[in-house]
Amino acid sequence: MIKVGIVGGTGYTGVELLRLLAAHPQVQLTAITSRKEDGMPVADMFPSLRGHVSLAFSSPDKAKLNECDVVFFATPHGVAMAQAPELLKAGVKVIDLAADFRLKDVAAFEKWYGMPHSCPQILEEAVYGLPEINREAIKKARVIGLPGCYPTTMQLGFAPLLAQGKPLISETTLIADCKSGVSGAGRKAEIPTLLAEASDNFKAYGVKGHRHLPETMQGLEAISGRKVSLTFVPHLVPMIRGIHSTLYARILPEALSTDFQALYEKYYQGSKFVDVMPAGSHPETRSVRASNMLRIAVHRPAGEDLLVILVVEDNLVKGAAGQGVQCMNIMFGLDETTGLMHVPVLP
Ligand SMILES: NC(=O)C1=CN([C@@H]2O[C@H](COP(=O)(O)OP(=O)(O)OC[C@H]3O[C@@H](n4cnc5c(N)ncnc54)[C@H](OP(=O)(O)O)[C@@H]3O)[C@@H](O)[C@H]2O)C=CC1
Ligand SMILES: CC(=O)N[C@@H](CCC(=O)OP(=O)(O)O)C(=O)O
Repeated sequence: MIKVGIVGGTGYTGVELLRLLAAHPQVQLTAITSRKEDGMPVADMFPSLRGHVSLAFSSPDKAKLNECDVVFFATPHGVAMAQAPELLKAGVKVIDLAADFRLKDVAAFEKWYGMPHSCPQILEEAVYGLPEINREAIKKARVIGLPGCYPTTMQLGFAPLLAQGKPLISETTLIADCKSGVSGAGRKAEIPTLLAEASDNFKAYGVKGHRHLPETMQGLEAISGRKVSLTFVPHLVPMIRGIHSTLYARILPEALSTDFQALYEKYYQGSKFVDVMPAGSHPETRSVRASNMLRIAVHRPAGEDLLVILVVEDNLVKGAAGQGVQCMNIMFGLDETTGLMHVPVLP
């Protein structure tokens, strides 16, 4: 059994990790932290876990994280990098759901996250946890920086177009128009996610610059090996879970005869958690709710030179906790799908 610790068990991604890992056949939940709820049984805070999780929260200083095989950090940015050196020294693998190990350029990290990076050597060895792109490197990793929720949809949505030897699309005019439910902002109390602010409302934010832009550009350039430029506009929609990203790419004249549907189907042939839907589909966020599946539909309106790629995921699962469990499975030599084959919840 894999002994698992979770730092930050009271947040939305933390409790999602608990839900997934409580049912994982190869996992023994060993330590779950909360600074505020030290001693409280997990099931008292989350009755949905009664009968599934018998542990209590403990404060991070008391939790026996060094005795785990792997520790997930479902915490704000900056927490994992402070504790990773000691855990790695004790032979514990680290999977960070925050951004401490995503951006390879330390200066870029410091600019976008407004804090110094305390362990650049660990950042250098960390592997970006996007299995469909980085599966081989994840197998050998000690430290994983999991992608942000929006970057997962943008990278998996554009990847088949960019992974070809020669450009098929204009790679410097990519556009991503993305919408997220409010759980993307976390469980902490904040005015923009109050019911009276977020419901019956719809707005863009972060147009001037969002921290997921440099992360996505880094990923897309690694896939293509060429310079990529992207306009990314996130929006907050009045729903709880889910991201819907609409991606736009202009087809180059020499690639107009490409069968893009076939290209996507081939690229994701072996990927159990990416579903390329039949041509003409309109994926819905509720078709992936509470599951690790990401669905893609490829459109070419009126057969012209514009590609429109629709991508949906559950931000808390494929966008965070589920992707983390997928990486853990790969790191520990398990089948990638172990404990993750949930049927999405309707309605
Ligand atoms: N929500 C989403 O859709 C996604 C979130 N992420 C990232 O995952 C991380 C967690 O997000 P989310 O679950 O939404 O956040 P929440 O705000 O819901 O939860 C944060 C958790 O971290 C704990 N925590 C806060 N500060 C510290 C600290 N200094 N040391 C130890 N524990 C701390 C909190 O518990 P307590 O205060 O009791 O200790 C709480 O359990 C964030 O970095 C987020 O950016 C990534 C992808 C998607
Ligand atoms: C709706 C909403 O507020 N979403 C968050 C992104 C959540 C996420 O994945 O972000 P991290 O990079 O922090 O891990 C935002 O735009 O800041």
